Amino acid sequence: MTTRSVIAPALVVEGLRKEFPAHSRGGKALVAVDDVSFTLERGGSLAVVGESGSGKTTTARIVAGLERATSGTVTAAGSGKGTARPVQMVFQDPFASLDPRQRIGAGLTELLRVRIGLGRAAARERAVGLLAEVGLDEQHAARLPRDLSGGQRQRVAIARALALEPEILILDEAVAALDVSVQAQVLNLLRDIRERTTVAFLFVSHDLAVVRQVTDQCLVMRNGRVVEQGPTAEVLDHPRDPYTRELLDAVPRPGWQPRRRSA
Ligand SMILES: Nc1ncnc2c1ncn2[C@@H]1O[C@H](COP(=O)(O)OP(=O)(O)OP(=O)(O)O)[C@@H](O)[C@H]1O
Repeated sequence: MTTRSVIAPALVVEGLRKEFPAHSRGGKALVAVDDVSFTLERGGSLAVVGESGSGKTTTARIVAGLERATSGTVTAAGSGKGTARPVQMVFQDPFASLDPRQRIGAGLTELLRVRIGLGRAAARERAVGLLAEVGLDEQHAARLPRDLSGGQRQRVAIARALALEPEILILDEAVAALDVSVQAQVLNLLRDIRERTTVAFLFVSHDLAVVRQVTDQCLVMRNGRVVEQGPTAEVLDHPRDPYTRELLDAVPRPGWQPRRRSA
């Protein structure tokens, strides 16, 4: 007889819908997310792909609790450590989320004290450990955000997210602004984190080459709806939906840079 342990998924999203009313859009209402459902396993990695405006970021923001759904449910495992939520998000531009006047190490220590409730010495020690986990040392800890490179800042953003011990890490175009070689280093770091921890990734990206490297499940969105979902290799190698085929055809080469967000 085999005993099977049933582990609850990290995240279950059911029937998610988000309407933006006419007044928020200069006159024309929009259903940005329409009946989106998916499951993210513990330690899993799910890509959300689709062209600009397909509803990826809105879906991610709802999961992160930054936006309220019009209807549908989001069920995330765990309750989060201290005052932190179990879902943390890393954005394309980490600069915006860092205090420009605070040194990296001090900022991380403060985060651990305020949000996790660690004492001063324990928070300092944990901050050094977290920075080491993302490949940064005490010299980086002593710098201000502006004195780090884009890749280093993104490592800091990942360390800050991990500090809050999330069940789910949402990465929204998190490597899109980085040069290809730096992007590869950050992708390696993400792979290490997946091997070391049970944190699950929700990976929002235009870049299908990147998606292939870091995710095992893939969900394709168009006009707010899911047109296809399944194992990443299957979706990318044998797309069933014509839209997915179009998306794949639209990628000229690995490392292709998506159109930057203007807003
Ligand atoms: N706060 C908002 N108010 C009104 N409309 C919004 C708001 N946020 C997003 N939208 C609209 O919802 C639609 C989906 O946007 P969303 O950012 O989720 O798409 P996306 O797939 O992430 O695109 P991109 O890759 O360009 O970020 C777009 O038409 C966008 O203009």
